Amino acid sequence: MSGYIQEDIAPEELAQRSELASSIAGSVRELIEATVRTEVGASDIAEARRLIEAATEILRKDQLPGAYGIRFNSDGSKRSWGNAVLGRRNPIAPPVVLHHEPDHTWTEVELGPAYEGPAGLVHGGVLALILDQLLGSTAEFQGVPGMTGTLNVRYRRATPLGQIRGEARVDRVEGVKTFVRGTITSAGEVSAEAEGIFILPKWARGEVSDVLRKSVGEG
Ligand SMILES: CCCCC/C=C\C/C=C\C/C=C\C/C=C\CCCC(=O)SCCNC(=O)CCNC(=O)[C@H](O)C(C)(C)COP(=O)(O)OP(=O)(O)OC[C@H]1O[C@@H](n2cnc3c(N)ncnc32)[C@H](O)[C@@H]1OP(=O)(O)O
Repeated sequence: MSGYIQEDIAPEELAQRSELASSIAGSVRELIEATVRTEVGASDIAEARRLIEAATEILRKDQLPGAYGIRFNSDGSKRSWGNAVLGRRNPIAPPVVLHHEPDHTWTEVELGPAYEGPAGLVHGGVLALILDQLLGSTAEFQGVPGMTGTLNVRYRRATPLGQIRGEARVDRVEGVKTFVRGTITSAGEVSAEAEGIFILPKWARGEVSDVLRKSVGEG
């Protein structure tokens, strides 16, 4: 399946590229938040647009032909830098950093004004997005990796913008299917619960080497 790329990068070079990716994405993330909250007038908007367009032109000088894909070093470490939830190069991503414990996976992340749905509250689709990745990565690290087949989310109470905690664990593995459960907690209370079924697709069965299955970390 295209998009899964073997690309060996030496550790020092990788650390440098990783730092560059996080730094530019962080700046753009700040720009997004500033855009949501700005109250400046037409002339400041025009000036800001001019500078943003100039920055875009610099970044366009050297571009990948398409999406980033998922890249592996031969030691099994993995880079999902374009990922909409985790991607260190992606300013749309909060970004979520996952911590894989032996029996569960967790994350704590700050969701600011760019993730608003109802006034002052996190958009339900954003919570579903985070739960999809959290549960999917839990399946990948503690069960069998797979595409999301089914994701059910129950929103129990509103989730205010700000710090949230996500936690997930594998419920069971049945052949190519991994059943995972997870929660979003906000201010000490569970605000959303999810159950997901992650399925190793036909195209990946028998082809996925152990090193890819158990690849370490987002990179
Ligand atoms: C170098 C290669 C590395 C490959 C790694 C492998 C997987 C790659 C994927 C991701 C891994 C990594 C981590 C990230 C994880 C999550 C983050 C984000 C996830 C997403 O953002 S992902 C995008 C949204 N997602 C889709 O875009 C899926 C579109 N869809 C399909 O790609 C197929 O539809 C698929 C694969 C779902 C099934 O297709 P299939 O042909 O492989 O499966 P098949 O028919 O053989 O069924 C086998 C058993 O699953 C049951 N079953 C079938 N479909 C079901 C469903 N929907 N719900 C519940 N159960 C289902 C059957 O009933 C049978 O059950 P039983 O065996 O008990 O009879």
